[in-house]
Formats: sequence, structure tokens, C-alpha cells
Amino acid sequence: MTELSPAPGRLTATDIAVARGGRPVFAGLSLSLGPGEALRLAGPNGGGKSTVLRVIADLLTPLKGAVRWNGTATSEDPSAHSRRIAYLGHADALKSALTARENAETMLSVAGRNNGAALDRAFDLLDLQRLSDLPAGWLSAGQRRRVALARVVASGAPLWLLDEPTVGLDAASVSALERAIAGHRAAGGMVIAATHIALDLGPGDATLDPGAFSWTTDVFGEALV
Ligand SMILES: Nc1ncnc2c1ncn2[C@@H]1O[C@H](COP(=O)(O)OP(=O)(O)OP(=O)(O)O)[C@@H](O)[C@H]1O
Repeated sequence: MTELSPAPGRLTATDIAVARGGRPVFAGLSLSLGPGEALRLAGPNGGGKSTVLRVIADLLTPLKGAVRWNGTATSEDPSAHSRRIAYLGHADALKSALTARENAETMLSVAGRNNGAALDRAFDLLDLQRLSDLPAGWLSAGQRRRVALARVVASGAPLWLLDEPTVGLDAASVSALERAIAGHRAAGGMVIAATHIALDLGPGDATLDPGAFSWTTDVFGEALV
């Protein structure tokens, strides 16, 4: 098990309103997640699942509301917040000329998290060892997704933000991801996953549909074009 660093804490987002491209996405959205907990973001295309992940990661500033870690606004210390997060976006962002292993190592090094033993365990879990020395450009879409996931699993970050993590994965890989999530939660880690499929996040997971948070023009006012 990879030791989590920094320690897990309580993540809260309160009364969040977001507009993108001058159009409202949602308003009045709140959530709270503590150590060992998981949250599924569900709902239709365009409902705002990726937007929630980007707000939690401080990649997108809401028009209203705040994201806090143990009660302190994450915007007060963005670099401390980035160290809490392993973020899996839609794009796998692998460099084609680097091997699978080099890609994962590079991504972890950039985050100051390279840990060979943890990466070995993640590669074992996701059945990547036999692909380790292949250039990423030779990998299939699902294999590339597994490499991107291995980087998250090996990170030791307490909060995993996963955007459609199962896209391209076969059934065995979905099961491996579910085991990784279970292990992460058992160690006190936290997971927020946007997914359209029945990914098992484990017992007691909550579900949030950002599209269900309606908005009114008075929340957004003149921020909208
Ligand atoms: N870069 C952007 N610029 C402007 N608007 C955007 C941008 N990205 C997303 N949006 C808009 O924000 C809204 C929410 O998009 P988001 O990607 O969060 O939805 P989602 O629930 O993750 O969708 P999906 O299920 O298709 O992945 C959509 O109406 C979309 O058009």
C-alpha cells in the first residue's frame, strides 16, 4: 500500500456557481467528502461532471462559493492543494516516444512523487508489466488509459479525481480499478469519479448529479454574456 501524503482531510465545496464560455453550468452546488469516502458524479452529457472536478482541482475558478480543505480555502495555497490531488482527465497525455513506464515515471516526477515500488505495484495491479518497455505510441486506447491510471494509483495523493476512468477499459481492468479504489479508501484516501457506467466505488459511496442544480440569472448577473 502506498503511504498517503499529505494526510487525507475533509474536502468541502459550498454553494458553488460556475459559468463556462459565458453560459451558466450550475449554481448552489455543495459537497463534503472525508477520509475514506467516495463520491460518484453522474448525470447526462454536459451536466457539469468534468466542471465539478476542475473546480475541486482549482483548475477553474467558480463565480461564487469556495472549495475548502480542513476548513481553509484551497485558493489560499494552490500548490499545497495540488499536492493533495491525483487528477485523471479525459486525455491521457502520454508521450508517444516514451515507454509506458517512462511516461508514468515522468508524470509522477513532475508531481514530485516518483516511487518505483509504488509504480511496480500499480503496474502489477493493472497488468502493465509486459507492456512496460513499449513506446506509448504502440499502445491501444485501453492500454494507454491503464498507464494513466497507474500514475494515479502510484501517486500516494489522498484525493483522486477521476474523469471517466473506465473509458476504453476491458472488464478485467475495471475490476482492477475497483480494487485500487477499495485499497485507496481503506488507507483513508478519497475518490471523486465522474462516470457513466456502473463503476463500483465501494460501500457508502454517494452520488451527485451536477445537472440537477438549477441556476437563476440573478446568481450569475452580469458575469454572463
Ligand atoms: N472549455 C469550455 N468552454 C466553454 N464551455 C464549456 C467548456 N467545457 C465545457 N463547457 C460547457 O460546460 C457544460 C458542462 O460541461 P462538462 O464537460 O462539465 O459536462 P460533463 O457532465 O462532464 O459532460 P460529459 O458527460 O459529456 O463528459 C457544458 O454545457 C459544456 O458545453
